[in-house]
Amino acid sequence: MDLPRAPRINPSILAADFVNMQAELARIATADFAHVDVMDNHFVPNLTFGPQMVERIQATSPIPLDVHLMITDPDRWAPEYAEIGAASVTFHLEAAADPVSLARRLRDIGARAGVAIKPGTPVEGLYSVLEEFDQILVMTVEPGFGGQGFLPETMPKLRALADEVRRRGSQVWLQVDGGISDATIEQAAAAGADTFVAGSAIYGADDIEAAVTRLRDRARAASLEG
Ligand SMILES: O=C(CO)[C@H](O)[C@H](O)COP(=O)(O)O
Ligand SMILES: [Fe+2]
Repeated sequence: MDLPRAPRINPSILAADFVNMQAELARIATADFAHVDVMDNHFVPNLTFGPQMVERIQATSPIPLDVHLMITDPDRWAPEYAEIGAASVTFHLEAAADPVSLARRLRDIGARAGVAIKPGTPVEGLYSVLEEFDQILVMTVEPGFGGQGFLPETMPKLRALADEVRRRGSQVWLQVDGGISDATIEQAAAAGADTFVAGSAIYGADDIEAAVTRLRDRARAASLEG
């Protein structure tokens, strides 16, 4: 698969109409990945969908899937999403028993392996294992719900991670998720993010294609300045 170049815009279908999913996926065809939030009502206090639904989303999506697992025991469940054919599978560091082994299993199956950290989780522990991952997701809200406000206090952590990635010459993608909009994407891009999840800012727009293009343009301009 040819991978999309940065800056990547991944609409979160958490903000889509769940009973019109096929049409909602068609509306984001010009974006880079469809971001799929899997929540188990245990790791986070909200519930979305599981592997059966993700398999149907995968079958109908015009663009590859970026699965964000907000679940307990990803060591047990994450490989199933890679088996379905998701291009990228991201699990939470806080929930994983053995993050490096799990990332290796995901890659062996053929998915990109991602690890996510909540706003309060330090990132330094990942520095020595950057090469084990294809994507690091720095959450910019507390995971669980769409439509929350962006937390600017996560930016120093992202900036430090981006510096470390550059220093090590790593190719890992740096993703942000939560509260990303026209008003916040520039800060995140300037701090070093190259992959941007946006739910309400995209599905809440009158013209989705224009919203995707605008977010991408803003991120590109800000990353050059950052
Ligand atoms: O992982 C998530 C929440 O846990 C979602 O991907 C995120 O919240 C996207 O929604 P919005 O852009 O509306 O904040
Ligand atoms: Fe997400």
